[in-house]
Amino acid sequence: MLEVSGLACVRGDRKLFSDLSFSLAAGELLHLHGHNGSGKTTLMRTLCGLIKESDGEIRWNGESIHRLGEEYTQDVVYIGHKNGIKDDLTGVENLRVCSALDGYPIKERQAWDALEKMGLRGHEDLPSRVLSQGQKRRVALARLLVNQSKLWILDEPFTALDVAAVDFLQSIIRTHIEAGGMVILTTHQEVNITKEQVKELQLGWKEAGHV
Ligand SMILES: Nc1ncnc2c1ncn2[C@@H]1O[C@H](COP(=O)(O)OP(=O)(O)OP(=O)(O)O)[C@@H](O)[C@H]1O
Repeated sequence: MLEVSGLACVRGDRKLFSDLSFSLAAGELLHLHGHNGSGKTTLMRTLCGLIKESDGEIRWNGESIHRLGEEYTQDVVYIGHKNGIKDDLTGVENLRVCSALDGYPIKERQAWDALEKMGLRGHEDLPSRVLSQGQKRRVALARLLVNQSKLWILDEPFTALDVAAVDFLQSIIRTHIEAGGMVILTTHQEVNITKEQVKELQLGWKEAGHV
């Protein structure tokens, strides 16, 4: 269970959000909404422990995430809109490095299998610099197939993906939720899971006409 209470975050001299409270239980997905610059990425990075909140508390199974440290970070996988992959490494190498850093080291064979499932057959051992944007995204998302983290935090995960890859990502998100996992994401895409499993959170203004 993730519990957020009275959370506030300041970037530069601006307060992005304050007094933010919500919880997320096993088998639930939180869909974050908000205009550009409303603080969605900042909130996701704060929930990962990468940005320090200026007020409030984030608890994981009743304990502060800062007190839990690595015990918490091993339960979380964060995929930001920058894919976090190195151009000079192949897909296989990138996936193995990321998985090891996530705390779930994998064998070379597992990396090849995961990349094949992500539709990258024939591209597994090319340097990532020669891959298309959508292919790089697929390499980054392959982490979800080899990771046992309970909480997935995904910043615009569908960006650059074609229809088949969007469908595949929808299916792995659905499977993760049905298995009792949790997902926090921002996307302009409808997520195809049962409405009862989805919570919505709006950051920033809500006035009609605001763009
Ligand atoms: N290190 C920083 N120093 C100062 N301001 C920052 C910093 N990082 C982010 N900001 C500002 O915080 C605000 C929120 O940024 P954030 O990336 O969280 O928004 P977002 O809702 O994810 O936006 P988008 O929809 O465009 O991706 C922006 O105005 C941004 O310029």
